Amino acid sequence: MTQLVNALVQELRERELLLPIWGEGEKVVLLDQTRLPFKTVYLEIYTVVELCTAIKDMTIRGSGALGLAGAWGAYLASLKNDNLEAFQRDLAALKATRPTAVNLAKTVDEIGTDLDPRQFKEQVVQRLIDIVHRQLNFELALGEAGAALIHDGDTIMTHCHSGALAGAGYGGRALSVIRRAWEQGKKISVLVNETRPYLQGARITAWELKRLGIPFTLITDNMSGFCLEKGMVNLVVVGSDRVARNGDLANKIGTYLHALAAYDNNVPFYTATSSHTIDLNTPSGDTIPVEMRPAEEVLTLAGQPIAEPGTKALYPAFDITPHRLITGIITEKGVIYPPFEKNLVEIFG
Ligand SMILES: CSC[C@H]1O[C@H](OP(=O)(O)O)[C@H](O)[C@@H]1O
Repeated sequence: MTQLVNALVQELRERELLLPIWGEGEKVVLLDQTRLPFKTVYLEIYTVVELCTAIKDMTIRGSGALGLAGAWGAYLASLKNDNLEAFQRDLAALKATRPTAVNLAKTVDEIGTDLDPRQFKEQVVQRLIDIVHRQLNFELALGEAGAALIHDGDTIMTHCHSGALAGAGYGGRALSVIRRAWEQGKKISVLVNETRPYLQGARITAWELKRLGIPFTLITDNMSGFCLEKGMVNLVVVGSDRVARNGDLANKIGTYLHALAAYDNNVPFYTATSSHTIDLNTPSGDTIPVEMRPAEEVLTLAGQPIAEPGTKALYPAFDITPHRLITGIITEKGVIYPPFEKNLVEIFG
């Protein structure tokens, strides 16, 4: 089994991808996203318990990468467990780590359902290989679909980090669109929201765009309204953690505010997603669980306190953008326009 996994990773390496996670023999390796952009640190993960901790600590994060973490976690679990019940317990632990992005749960369910107790190890590896290929193909296809929305000279606003390290290694969701437009020769630039408190934008989106040679400017999250009002933005493209049946979007905290300002200034607002993040079983955004993270992550910046000792803080890690504020949903099957529920069910149902 490990030979098949090593062959998969070798193939990925030859495609010059920026991988957030991969298997190596009997272990899984993560690029530690909490250390970027100043240090490139790789973590070796040998157990599902260690992987669950890494997911909870956001050492690996980003809905697409979380989906792959579920798949690689299932691989680890299949190495460590010889019976299906113990294997399923490990999968349940993975699924419980972060609730908002639907990808982790979907992948765990996909890999862990209808397994044959006598050959589940082989089945897991084959499903892992299929999922990695599928997620990568999604990024290439949604990138192509979304790039058609971008014109020469455009400035695109992003939020959080929705790039290769949040996905399968090409460009995740939003950066797959931007990377493809750049590859097509369009002279674009990106306005990057820093995305407090984890700073996905300042630390990871900026790092990825620099590697791609794409011009960008960093702003703090509270500057987006100014930029949108002053006509500095041609379109907004954000990632996605879950798209509900009616088109409501769960994405990084702050997305809703950018969508309101874009709507108020008639700037098109798109989310880049894939069928793996569209959840037709969730009727609307108000039924999507929003992860509440430790207040400590708001009260510190790079480990240094930034508030009066004893200050209380609140950290909803996501918000819900109502579909009425969304111009279109970029997917591997093209750009979906309103009426979202009708079109999402028709195309992905
Ligand atoms: C490929 S879209 C990634 C998506 O996930 C991020 O959340 P987190 O960093 O907390 O995992 C953010 O919502 C991005 O849009």
